[in-house]
Amino acid sequence: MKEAVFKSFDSATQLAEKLADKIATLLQEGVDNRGTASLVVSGGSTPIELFKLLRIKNIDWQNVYITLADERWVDADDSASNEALVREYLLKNKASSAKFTGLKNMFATAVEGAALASEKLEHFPEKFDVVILGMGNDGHTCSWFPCAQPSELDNALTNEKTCVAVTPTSAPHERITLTKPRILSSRQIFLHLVGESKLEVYRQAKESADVNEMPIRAVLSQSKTPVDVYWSC
Ligand SMILES: O=C1O[C@H](COP(=O)(O)O)[C@@H](O)[C@H](O)[C@H]1O
Repeated sequence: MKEAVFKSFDSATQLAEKLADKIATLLQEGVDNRGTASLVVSGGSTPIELFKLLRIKNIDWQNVYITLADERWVDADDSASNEALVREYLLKNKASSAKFTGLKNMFATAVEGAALASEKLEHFPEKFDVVILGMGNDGHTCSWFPCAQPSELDNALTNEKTCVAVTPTSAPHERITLTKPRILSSRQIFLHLVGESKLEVYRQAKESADVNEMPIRAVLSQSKTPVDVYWSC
């Protein structure tokens, strides 16, 4: 199995600068080589500084498609919405011309809305150019929660569809998430981690392959797609 590459930085700012440079290069290469590029981003607090740096990069943003790794089933103006976060911090400045597709739709529940969410991402290429993942202290990534019903977690990790619903029992809101097969269908995954507690969780994740205990292992224990871990204290 090909190991994830681990890169350590002196500060979150230095990490964000290097990661923004790398992502900008990969996206522009995608546009140059294939006409369009695609980017999948995560929510949470970690990517805000990265988004602010990425949005001012010289990329042909009008040819870049962006979507989310996961979303809470809340309206797009809700403070818990990952779409709201992306609109506030990424889709500004030069990146305002990027083509964004959110995951939340008009259905009342994520279970009902999952098929339409998948359909709305059909125009994305088979392989994403860049996927940026975060990780919770429980070892979740995307909305692959260890506290979800085993059948729901299994569905998120095995279903060949693009999007499925997950209801975490120890985190608020029903979720919609990209599945593991769809996430791994990408050219490059970055796992963006800041803080000592995330490093400790990452170390635990490397110790075993039990994905039900720590779903981030589904990304770390595979050799299909390259994974670079960017960490800073
Ligand atoms: O619930 C979520 O949390 C993770 C990690 O968030 P952070 O605040 O620790 O950065 C995030 O990757 C995921 O997209 C989000 O839905």
